[in-house]
Amino acid sequence: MKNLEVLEELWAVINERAEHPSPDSYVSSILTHRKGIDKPLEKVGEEATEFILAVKNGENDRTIEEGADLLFHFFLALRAAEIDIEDVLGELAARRK
Ligand SMILES: N=c1c2ncn([C@@H]3O[C@H](COP(=O)(O)OP(=O)(O)OP(=O)(O)O)[C@@H](O)[C@H]3O)c2ncn1[C@@H]1O[C@H](COP(=O)(O)O)[C@@H](O)[C@H]1O
Repeated sequence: MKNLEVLEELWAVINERAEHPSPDSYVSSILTHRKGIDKPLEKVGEEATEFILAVKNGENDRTIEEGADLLFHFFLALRAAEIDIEDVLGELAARRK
């Protein structure tokens, strides 16, 4: 998969923004939101719903966009929950048959 490094870069930038919040950053705005962990969790819920609707409606371009939104906000929620993506990947690796 040639674009897998995008996920690695995204995780790195999310951690960078978490450690050094910036006023113009969307990532920082979510991670420092007054609702706390509820904000990224709310976004995961919204994006999951949008993804499901796009799939059910057979809208391929929208499914790709919503899939990207979902993955991105899932990463934000993991960071907000102080879970390392490495541990999630480790869990998947341990499930290999
Ligand atoms: N991958 C993304 C990405 N995907 C989506 N978004 C933003 O996510 C936001 C939410 O999308 P919605 O469709 O829910 O829009 P909305 O209803 O206006 O959002 P809300 O007001 O409900 O939060 C939009 O503003 C998008 O711009 C992203 N923002 C940032 N990134 C990555 O994160 C990096 C750091 O971004 P900054 O923190 O902004 O510098 C970027 O370089 C990108 O790689």
